[in-house]
Amino acid sequence: MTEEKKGFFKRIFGLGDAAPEPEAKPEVALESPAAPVPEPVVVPAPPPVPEAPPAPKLSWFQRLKAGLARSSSALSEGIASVFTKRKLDAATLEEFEDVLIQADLGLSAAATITAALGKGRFDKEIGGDEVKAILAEEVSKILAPVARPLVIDPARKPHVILVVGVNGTGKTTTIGKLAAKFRSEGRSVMLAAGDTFRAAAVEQLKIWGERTGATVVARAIGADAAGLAYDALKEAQAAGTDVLLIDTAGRLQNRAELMAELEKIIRVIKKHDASAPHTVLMTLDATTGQNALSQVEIFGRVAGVTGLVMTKLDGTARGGILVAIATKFGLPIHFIGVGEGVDDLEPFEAADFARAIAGLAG
Ligand SMILES: Nc1nc2c(ncn2[C@@H]2O[C@H](COP(=O)(O)OP(=O)(O)OP(=O)(O)O)[C@@H](O)[C@H]2O)c(=O)[nH]1
Repeated sequence: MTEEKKGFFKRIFGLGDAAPEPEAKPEVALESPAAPVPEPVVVPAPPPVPEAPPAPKLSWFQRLKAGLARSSSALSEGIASVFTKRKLDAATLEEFEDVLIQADLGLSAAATITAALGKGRFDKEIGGDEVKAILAEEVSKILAPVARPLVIDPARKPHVILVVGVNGTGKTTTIGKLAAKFRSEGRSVMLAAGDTFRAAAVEQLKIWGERTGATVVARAIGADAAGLAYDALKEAQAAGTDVLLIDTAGRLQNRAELMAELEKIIRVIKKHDASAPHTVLMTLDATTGQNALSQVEIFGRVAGVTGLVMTKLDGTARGGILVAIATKFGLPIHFIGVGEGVDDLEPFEAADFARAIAGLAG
């Protein structure tokens, strides 16, 4: 955990391991010697070296803002180039709308935000800061209805969370981070290594299990994923586990046979508990931009996605896609990820996200 945390801070600050500070040399007190000796060189004492400040502990908002820096600076630059001390007119609004579309917010949200900006401000001078404040307010309004927490039903033993998504979108990592969260809330957790194709994914899950104190159910590589999910559910029920998180292999939404396998996993789980899975969580990689829309559409249809986690919002200029997804699907966005560390996943907050992407202070 500390290892990863360190990695996160290193990335944010570009810090290496602290180099040892050079020792301050004491000032030399000289006395005139009897015999002539070469004039000694007086080395002035270097100024005292200030103690290295402790690594600042960033708040979640600061980390979110740092993570979204590329997205927000793309927007800020666009806004600065459009609002150059001129009066608001139709042409300015059109250019502003284009900036929003370029930033992946989607046509519908771009139109809504532009209309809100134009309202009552026509022919008036408007500066970049005011535009950013309005942008944040409008994005927050769009996102508020989808910023919904993932609620674990304590009556379910287990509450089954099936995690789905395209390859590499962060399913296994998100499962690990969630396991840590649930464990810290005092819940018992079981992880099912349903990505039976990739040995590395199973290993990764086992490591998360060890780290978080969650039981891991795994089978040999190539084993039937639906069978594994069924067995894990039975084990979790027998043990009275609070939360069962089921990993699945990544699959592209246009691979019909793989999507059919996902349907089978759900069918088999339902045979054992008709109410399960209680949550179908889909991970979306923010760096993929517009393709995320088709992913949500198809996974939503096939797997009955109930909520989203958007990962990798750090290091992408395409964070605006979250707004487009919220507008188009209205699915709850439970968490967002801004790094690989265990602490880099937080419940999604509309106002924070809106202010961070608009480049405003917290
Ligand atoms: N920067 C960053 N990296 C992340 C984030 N979430 C996950 N990752 C990284 O993304 C990579 C893929 O994550 P996995 O969890 O293996 O993805 P997966 O969906 O399980 O992958 P498959 O099993 O191949 O489908 C890993 O290197 C993770 O560390 C995030 O929020 N930010």
